[in-house]
Amino acid sequence: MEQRELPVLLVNEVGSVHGVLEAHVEFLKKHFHLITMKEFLKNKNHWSKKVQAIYLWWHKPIINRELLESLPDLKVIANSGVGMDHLDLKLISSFGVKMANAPHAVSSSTADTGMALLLASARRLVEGNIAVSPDTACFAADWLGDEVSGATLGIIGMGRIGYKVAKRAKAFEMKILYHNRNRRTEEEEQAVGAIYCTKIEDLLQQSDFVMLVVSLTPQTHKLFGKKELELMKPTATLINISRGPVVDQDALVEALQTGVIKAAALDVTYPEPLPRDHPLLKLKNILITPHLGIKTDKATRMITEEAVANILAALNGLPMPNEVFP
Ligand SMILES: O=C(O)C(=O)CO
Repeated sequence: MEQRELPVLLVNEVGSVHGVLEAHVEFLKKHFHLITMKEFLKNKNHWSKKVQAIYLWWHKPIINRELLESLPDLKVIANSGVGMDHLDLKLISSFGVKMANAPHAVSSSTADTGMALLLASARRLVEGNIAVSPDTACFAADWLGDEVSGATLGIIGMGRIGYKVAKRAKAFEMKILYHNRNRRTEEEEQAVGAIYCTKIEDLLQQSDFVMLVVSLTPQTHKLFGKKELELMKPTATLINISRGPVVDQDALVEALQTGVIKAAALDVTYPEPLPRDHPLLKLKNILITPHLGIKTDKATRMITEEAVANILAALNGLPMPNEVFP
């Protein structure tokens, strides 16, 4: 039987911090001849005219002009998540290379992470877990937290993930406010009981929990600073599941130190991870997780499946399910 020549897919590594998961390799190899960056660099002359696609597993390899110039047959780059802020889309596109992200795969798990941070922070789960011992005064007033049911959640960014957060918050009997560039339809709003705030200020003044779910763009860089924090209730908690640089971290440190807001729960920071001596790590009224957003077995598998579908479409000249334009 004639051997079908598979298109060459470049990935950074396999099975390490910056590598595609070992569990996905077999699936990828059904569709591609997989090579790692190390193999590519070892035999650059051989591979450079063969690589047709790159699968970026959490920001690696770094896509810069030098790499793009060395890959004349590159047709498509598939990103493992939804956020494309680590890529120079204009540069990539100027090389005639298409790009795709994985918006469907990530939305439920990221929304779950947002809700988990909200609940854990409101009910002090992490503090409780660290403190528990045979001597813990289980009924002490020290353990009072915030009631989630009946509280107001303000969602900033009502895309796919924001909307899924709203669905979850509705099930927790929360009142939901949202602010977004585009208003959702009346049916969509009613389905989750979300009320649109034209002005971000109105949302901030009324919310007990404010969750950031916007993508990082030049418009949202440091969207949340001193002014926004001061508009929040002193009893409110800020939750960030978007990108670290959406928040002015210096302003956040000050707001948490001086009681401008009650607490924060962050799945994203800048840089990631924070250096050991970072002031955010010294605060008691903060919960920080290491960008857990999508990290479930199911979501990561779906991300790889979405990437493969996008790459194959691009290589076959078909419309890509999730093409991203500069
Ligand atoms: O999909 C992304 O870009 C994420 O960061 C999810 O956490």
